[in-house]
Amino acid sequence: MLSSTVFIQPTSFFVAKPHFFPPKPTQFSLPTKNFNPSMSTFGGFSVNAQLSSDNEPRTLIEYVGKGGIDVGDDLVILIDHLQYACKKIAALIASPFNSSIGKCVEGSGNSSGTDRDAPKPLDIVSNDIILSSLERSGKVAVVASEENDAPICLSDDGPFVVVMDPLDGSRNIDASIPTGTIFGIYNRLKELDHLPCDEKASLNSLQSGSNLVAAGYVLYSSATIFCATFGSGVHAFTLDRSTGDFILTDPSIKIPPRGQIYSVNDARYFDWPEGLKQYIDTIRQGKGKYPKKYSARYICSLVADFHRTLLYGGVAMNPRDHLRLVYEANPLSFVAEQAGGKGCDGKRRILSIQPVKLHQRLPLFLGSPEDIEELQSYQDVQQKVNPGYLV
Ligand SMILES: O=P(O)(O)OC[C@H]1O[C@](O)(COP(=O)(O)O)[C@@H](O)[C@@H]1O
Repeated sequence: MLSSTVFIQPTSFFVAKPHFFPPKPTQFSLPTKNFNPSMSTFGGFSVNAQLSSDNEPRTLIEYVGKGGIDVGDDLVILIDHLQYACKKIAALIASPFNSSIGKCVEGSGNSSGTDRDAPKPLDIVSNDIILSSLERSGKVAVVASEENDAPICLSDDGPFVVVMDPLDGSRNIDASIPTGTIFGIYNRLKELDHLPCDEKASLNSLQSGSNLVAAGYVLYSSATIFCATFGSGVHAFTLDRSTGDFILTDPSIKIPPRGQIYSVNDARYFDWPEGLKQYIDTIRQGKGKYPKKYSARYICSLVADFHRTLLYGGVAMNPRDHLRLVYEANPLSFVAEQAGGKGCDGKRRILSIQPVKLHQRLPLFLGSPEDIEELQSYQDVQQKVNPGYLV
């Protein structure tokens, strides 16, 4: 059973339809005559898509299924349900009625409160959308979410355990700034099957990040991008809104070994330790190992800041104890490593840290290997002062 209840008032504008199984991915057939396989035109715009040999773009589900990297039927079904849920979230975020949907959630926090970490309505709606999709998949034994105090048992024999932050960065929603879903997938630990539900749910979701079998994120921005690793590289799929398919657009992403961008909330500069101040001052002036002045970019939305870092290189960080190990740091570190990058807490490799609590927080540094190594050489980079910032 799901632990939180969401009341969405049906309006004449938005009627949530139940689904029993995600629709089969639609094939997007391209014209075969006079067709340049790397480019098609769409409403007057040029569209690039990754094409298979038969001139069809690869959808996420084709790619993970038998015709592609073949992650196994159970995981394909899980991913199919997850992508379906994320498409619903993408539609909800882009809807002109998202704020009224949010107001229909009973008992949720709201942005006028003083606790900036209180869940926002769309976080809770997104959580419920993903939870019910995962439950319908029949493939998930346990889900641990940022929005639930404790992990939830969905089935006894589902082969997988899912950890997730259903909608990160949601305080940006009213300004239409990018947000994202983060997820990690583990195998269910069968040796714990005899334990009571809450005990096995907890232990299953506190697995070391090095056990992840898949992880990724969905970025809700000018495009909706499903970016994931199944343990053999990182691949990004862009939502084609005309067919509803995620199309492979960035196969085998490799993070540049060195970037020229740092991403941090540097209004906190005066709360930083000396090592971090020195590191940032050095790279800003182009006096680090890479003799160029760095630029700053900070969206304050983890998925968006990470996605840019993955593509352009550099380092994205939050040096205070703020981000969560289990469902933020571990999945994104797995993606970073699979793309040739690194994820650390300033001292230790993230994937080597044994989680002890579901909502455990820690400093997080993700990015290009050379940038992360240089940052770590300053040693004193973890912000110990954490006064609780209001914005
Ligand atoms: O306030 P800071 O330290 O800049 O933290 C910003 C970070 O917090 C987040 O908003 C997540 O925080 P919440 O879990 O409280 O939403 C990230 O998206 C973002 O990277």
